[in-house]
Amino acid sequence: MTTTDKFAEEASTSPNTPVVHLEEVGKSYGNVHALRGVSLAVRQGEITCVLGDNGAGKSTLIKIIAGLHEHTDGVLSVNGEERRFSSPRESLDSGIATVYQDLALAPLMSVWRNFFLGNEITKRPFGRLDDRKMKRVADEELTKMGISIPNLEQPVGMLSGGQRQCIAIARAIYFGAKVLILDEPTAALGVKQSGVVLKYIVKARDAGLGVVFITHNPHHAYLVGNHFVVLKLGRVALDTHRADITLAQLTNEMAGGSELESLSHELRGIDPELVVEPQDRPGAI
Ligand SMILES: Nc1ncnc2c1ncn2[C@@H]1O[C@H](COP(=O)(O)OP(=O)(O)OP(=O)(O)O)[C@@H](O)[C@H]1O
Repeated sequence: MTTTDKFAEEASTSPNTPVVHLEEVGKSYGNVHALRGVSLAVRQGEITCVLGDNGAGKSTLIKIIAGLHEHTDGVLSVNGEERRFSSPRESLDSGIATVYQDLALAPLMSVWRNFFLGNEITKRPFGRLDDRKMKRVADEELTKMGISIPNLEQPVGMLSGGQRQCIAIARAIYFGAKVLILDEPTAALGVKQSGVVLKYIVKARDAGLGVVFITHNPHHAYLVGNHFVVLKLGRVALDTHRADITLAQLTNEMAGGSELESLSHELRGIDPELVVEPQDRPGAI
């Protein structure tokens, strides 16, 4: 049984146990409360979309799960066990792979070297790098995921942003991640490239991983997400599942529907021309 099969089986046998669980987690940077009382359950075989405006606390949340920052309050558990990561290595060793927007890929190195970066295959007895095997496996794995890169000797820096994201996702799946955290993977991409990346996000979910998809974009989130969490000023403003929310409601939530409502009220008193009508709001149909 492959690692992926094993995790897929675990996900199907214990669908209700979150693989990563935050309970009332908080993080303060001195006097700045970046996160307060954040609870979040990430389950295998699900895409959890974390949405929020600038400064909402998305990066802080990722950094805690990825082992870059320690939380100052609450409990973080992985597979039911309380954890406090003091390095990214500890998070990775717990099966959590994080793909940052600016990517943990080395732009001047070839595609296949990047695929194995930090996990190189060596030959016995002298521990020399087994370039031939790494090239072959990288080729097989990328092909298996339907990622077409004609020349694996090409430096990664010459690929498109979408291709780079796909390589990073394929690598996380191959090395047996249980949880994949994607930091705004579609933010810098056009529509077509975003579509390709969203397809691989779904593949990661279907391989049994728990995916955390950080995004500003409710349309991208709604295309693939099973679970939606909206952060506002460091707190959870919404935590819901797909069956309980429409795209229009999610978009409205992101655009600050209730804030717009009260602003509209205030403006009505000042100048009727400035009122935000429901049909003008983002997400209105
Ligand atoms: N190292 C830090 N020191 C002090 N304050 C910080 C630090 N990192 C983040 N903050 C503050 O914490 C809050 C949340 O920031 P965070 O970067 O987590 O938000 P974000 O949702 O990722 O925003 P963006 O989409 O702009 O990246 C902000 O008020 C920010 O200024």
